[in-house]
Amino acid sequence: MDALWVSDPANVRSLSGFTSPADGKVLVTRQGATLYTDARYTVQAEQESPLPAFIARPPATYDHAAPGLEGLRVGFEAESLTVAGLEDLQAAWPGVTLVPLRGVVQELRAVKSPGEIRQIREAQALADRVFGEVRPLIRAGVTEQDVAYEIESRLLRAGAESAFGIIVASGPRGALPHGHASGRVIEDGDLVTVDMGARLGGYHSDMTRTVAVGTPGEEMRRIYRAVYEAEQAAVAAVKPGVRAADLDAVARDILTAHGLGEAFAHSLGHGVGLEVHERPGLRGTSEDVLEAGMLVTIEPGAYVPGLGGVRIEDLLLVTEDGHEVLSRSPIEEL
Ligand SMILES: CSCC[C@H](N)C(=O)N1CCC[C@H]1C(=O)N[C@@H](C)C(=O)O
Repeated sequence: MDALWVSDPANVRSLSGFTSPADGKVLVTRQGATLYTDARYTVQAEQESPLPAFIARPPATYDHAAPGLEGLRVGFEAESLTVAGLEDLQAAWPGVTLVPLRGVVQELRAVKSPGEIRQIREAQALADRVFGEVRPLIRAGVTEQDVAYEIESRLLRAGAESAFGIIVASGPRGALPHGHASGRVIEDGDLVTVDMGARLGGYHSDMTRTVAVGTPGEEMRRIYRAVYEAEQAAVAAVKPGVRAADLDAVARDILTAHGLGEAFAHSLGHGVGLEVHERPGLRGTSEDVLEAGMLVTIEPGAYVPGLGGVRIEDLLLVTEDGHEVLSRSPIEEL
């Protein structure tokens, strides 16, 4: 490639520092990089980005870049540029060969800088604090939405936001891996899965705890212990050089031995940063290999329709000699 047209918001932010990246693009050439945004952000772009900014809206944006790109091969982000966006580039840059690329900047983002690690550590510490405050409020008679409200309002008051729609899945709803908080009233004997994170300075945290209200039935406690065993084994295996696919197998093999292989309906985990889900992907088909400086979740789960589910998730920093668990909320023993 001679140049790269960056349209994915998290990539734009990562390369430019501009905090309204949905309204920005970055063009990287051999001479340097330029941030493109519009006049709503003239001051903000100057304050936030070390890149020279060109303030315009398309098609003036494309016209500005066109002369320097004539005859070149320019990569674009196939996963984020819309069909209409590509048609616009083709019309504006007839002398340019546009080449679809995937994951170029995402791969660079997988290993975090010390500043990024600091931000995510802070986001996770806040999430731990909030979870600790809210845990005693998770009891019979309150709704899942009550729990989510308590979490979200505390995050906002602390100057953060919720990293994603908070998952609070109680009783049989625990079988929904992405069961966003509903009006269901939590009952005595329920397991309640709470999956939450803080977004602070643009960076995310991500953690899940499944907690008991009263004493759940024997089958759910058996499932809980199996997930806990799988989670702890996968956490213990995290270190540089480990293949993501092998890590996924550590947890999956344990759950399979407990008859819960089919019930583990998603990947083991994922990288976390400017996005909640980013590289590396910890799944069976992944070719990623762990490196020091990556931040990953380990989150095996088991979901049984009609009965319920369990997920336990920690956020880990891969270090030179192994890992550090950043999520500190206690994991309950059942
Ligand atoms: C909507 S963000 C969800 C955050 C959560 N901690 C999470 O990442 N989950 C919940 C269950 C599965 C897992 C997930 O969505 N994994 C993705 C990467 C997958 O495709 O497996």
